[in-house]
Amino acid sequence: MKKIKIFATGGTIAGSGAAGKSAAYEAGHVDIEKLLQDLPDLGEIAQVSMEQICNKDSNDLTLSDWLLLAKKLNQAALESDLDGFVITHGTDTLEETAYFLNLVFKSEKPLVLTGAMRPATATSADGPMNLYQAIALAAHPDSVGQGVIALFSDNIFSSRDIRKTSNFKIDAFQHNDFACIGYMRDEIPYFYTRSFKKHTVATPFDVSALTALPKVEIVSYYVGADPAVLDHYLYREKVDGIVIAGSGSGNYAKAWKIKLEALAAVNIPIVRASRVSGIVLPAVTMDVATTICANTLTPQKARILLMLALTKTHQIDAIKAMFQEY
Ligand SMILES: NC(=O)C[C@H](N)C(=O)O
Repeated sequence: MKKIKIFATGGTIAGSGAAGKSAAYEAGHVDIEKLLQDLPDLGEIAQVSMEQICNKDSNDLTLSDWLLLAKKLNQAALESDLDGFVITHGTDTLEETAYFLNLVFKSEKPLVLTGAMRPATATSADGPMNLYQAIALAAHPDSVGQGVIALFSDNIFSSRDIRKTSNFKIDAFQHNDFACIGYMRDEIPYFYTRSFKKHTVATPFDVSALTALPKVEIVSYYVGADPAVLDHYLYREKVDGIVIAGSGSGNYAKAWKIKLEALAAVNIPIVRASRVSGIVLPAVTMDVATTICANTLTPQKARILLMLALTKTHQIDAIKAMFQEY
């Protein structure tokens, strides 16, 4: 029988609130041992062990939590009697943790994130089915080598492309573009597609000696947005990089481009991402010497790749190449 280890971090799947209610609750209250008691019998699917890493709303996770989790996972993946891993996680930032791990988890063993939109105490809580399916998915041979994946509401998602799009529906993650790569019916996964983008063992990123990550912040562009925010981050906060959540194709006003041209001498990478879905490509009307296109990454995922890229290089062209690869 496959041996699966669960790392629990909290979220609504571990939420507790007024009996039966879905909206009024606090995330990160119920421990993983109790959550497992609510599952149907796992039978021959897997033998499960568990570790409670923390128990919090996923908005309270920190970059130190990520480094700790990644190191523990990389260590556990070396154990020959563990076949796969599940992380229980809040949905608000699940896509960020999933993509971070997709770039730094050094194993082909399955790693599946899951969570819930209704707390454990709700009527028709969605957590137990998601957790049951996530364990079955982590134990399935088809999940080997898929990179980090997520399971939610019968859908299997690529961690690079998963995006939360509803803040109350139990089917809370976007299905179109490249996000959904398969379905599950009960404990059986059906994969249909996979990403060409490199992940896990095929990336150069190594967290084993890291105690902190480079400081990269996201700034939003909107009509009338003051480009002085860029000075603030570069000169006051002394960031190592910035992601601009631009409009449309990673766009902003001419005043922003003029400001970026003036700041280019500082040689800090600036990623042009977009607040809408699609692809951000080079554009003479927007780019300056230090800008890098986010490709199809959301601003929050572009930030993760930029942080990791900066652990390897500060050369703009080398970072540009990474945004094509991962
Ligand atoms: N559905 C959820 O899990 C939301 C919760 N705020 C969290 O991210 O922890």
